[in-house]
Amino acid sequence: MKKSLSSFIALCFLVIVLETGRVKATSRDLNDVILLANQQIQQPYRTGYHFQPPSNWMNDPNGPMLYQGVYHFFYQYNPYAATFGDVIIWAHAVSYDLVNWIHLDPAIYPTQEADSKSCWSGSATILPGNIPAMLYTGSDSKSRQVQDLAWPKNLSDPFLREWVKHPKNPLIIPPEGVKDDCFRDPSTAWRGPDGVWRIVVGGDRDNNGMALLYQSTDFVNWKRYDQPLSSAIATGTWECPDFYPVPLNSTNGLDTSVYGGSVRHVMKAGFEGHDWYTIGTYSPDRENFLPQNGLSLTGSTLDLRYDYGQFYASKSFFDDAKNRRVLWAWVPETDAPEDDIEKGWAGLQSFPRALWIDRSGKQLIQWPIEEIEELRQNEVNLQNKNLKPGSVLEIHGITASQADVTISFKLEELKDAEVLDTTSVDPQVLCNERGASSRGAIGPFGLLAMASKDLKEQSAIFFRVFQNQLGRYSVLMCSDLSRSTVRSNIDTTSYGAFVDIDPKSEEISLRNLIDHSIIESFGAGGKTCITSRIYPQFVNNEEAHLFAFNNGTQNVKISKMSAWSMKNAAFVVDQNVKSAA
Ligand SMILES: OC[C@H]1O[C@@](CO)(OC[C@@]2(O[C@H]3O[C@H](CO)[C@@H](O)[C@H](O)[C@H]3O)O[C@H](CO)[C@@H](O)[C@@H]2O)[C@@H](O)[C@@H]1O
Repeated sequence: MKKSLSSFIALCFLVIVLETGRVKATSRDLNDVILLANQQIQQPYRTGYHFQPPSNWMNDPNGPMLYQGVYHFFYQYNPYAATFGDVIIWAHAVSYDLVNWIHLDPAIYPTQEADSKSCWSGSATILPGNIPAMLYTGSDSKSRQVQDLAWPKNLSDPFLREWVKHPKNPLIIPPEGVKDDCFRDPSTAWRGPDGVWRIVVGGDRDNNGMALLYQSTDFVNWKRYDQPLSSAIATGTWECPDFYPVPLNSTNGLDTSVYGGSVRHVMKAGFEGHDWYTIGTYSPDRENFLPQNGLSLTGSTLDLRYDYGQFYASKSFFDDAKNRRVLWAWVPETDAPEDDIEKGWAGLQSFPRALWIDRSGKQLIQWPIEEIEELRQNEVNLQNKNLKPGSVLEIHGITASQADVTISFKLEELKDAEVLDTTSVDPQVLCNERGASSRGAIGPFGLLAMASKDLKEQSAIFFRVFQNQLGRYSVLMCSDLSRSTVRSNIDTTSYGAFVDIDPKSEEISLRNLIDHSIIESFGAGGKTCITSRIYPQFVNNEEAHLFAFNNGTQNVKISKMSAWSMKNAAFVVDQNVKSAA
């Protein structure tokens, strides 16, 4: 039975691959496909449509870009183990649609003194003449973090399989005052109106995190600008800074070298395990970036985060084929390292998200790229369904372990909302204190995903409405993982954030991408995002259930709901791969 199911899944993979019409189907492909399909069956936590390598450790996304119609995705990878290691390299995969992937041989690995220990994170810049250039951090023989340059050996190979390194590497060494191990992750470069290239590199001075600014006319000789482009007190080293323009009043993206009156800039930095961002105005002539709220990134609960769950070291790129900015992020494991060793792998990537500035101009919106819809099947719908206080409603007809679910809630009466001054409250603490089983008035209501039939295991993604003394409402969004598994040694901390909507006049929507051990949740059309990792013991594949629930004392109406089972994306190993054989 198991064998025929695995052959069936393998066949499905193959059909998808053949349908792309671009990958030669050979017996070797089929074997690889069967191998990956078997892993899926034997390993309940492997994903169906979220990117992951066949095995081993993966962390940050590196240098995503589009070149000659092919999307390239590089990532931090340990070729030897399922844990972070002494040697980390750039693994490489390509795709025609950001959904189905072909794994290639690693692209960038230690070959020089300037990267002899590891090749750490970095970014792609497309230089004039359509030449991709990768700036990345090398850990040199003395474990010093330096910035290096590599480019493709053969520009006529759209898969860009081989990469060469600049003989002058390292091009940038840690400046005075920045410790050798606190200087990394060069950004995509942008060019000012003066034709000069700029990048930021993450670092810190005396524990004050910063995006150090460098300039170059030839992409090889880089000079540091006196002032960092952005900095903050006591945040520690900024990792993987990203700096890019977003147009006002548009969902489009912009090339990284665009400026102008109707453009704002986003500064993103990773520290304390989260990706923080601020929106502001950048003047290349004065070389300054002014955050619009006057605040730099501080890591306080007032700061904005891309995602309030597990989502780190993200990187965006401009996709000029679809005029959009696309965001990738590493989604770490929250099980124990021993579990990862046993699984033989660790780390996922978020499903690529399009990103743009909200109409308010105050925050970003993120939404899974539209190509995800090619994986949808077996649509089920609901409309105008009342969720009585204390009720649970099972959503039948989809594969609940691999699904895309959108649901909108309509609240008729808000006057009984719990009273709480939310201005000085940490939403994550609130979600941990008042989980899905803590009865409220308007909520908690939402979805119970990856749930067992008896609800002993369940991951609750829900909303709860509060009002302050003046009758102003706040909407809290939580991912309550406290009952996500009966296993021990799993981090089941809940996540939470407020959602910037007015529940008096707006419905509250929730989209969930469920994929075995990951749930990406998008509140209010992508205003608030929470990514969760889950490791249920009893719930997988056929045994997974999905419910809508309302544990408030007031009625909640599901105004509409659409849910789909998701097909597996194709993840195949290129037939020329030497290292993965
Ligand atoms: O792969 C190196 C790149 O990863 C980054 C951001 O994720 O730095 C991570 C860092 O190591 C810590 O994070 C590891 C997982 O990413 C963790 O498993 C390890 O135990 C931590 O030390 O890598 C260096 C070297 O350890 C450390 O200074 C970072 O915090 C990014 O900044 C790197 O380019």
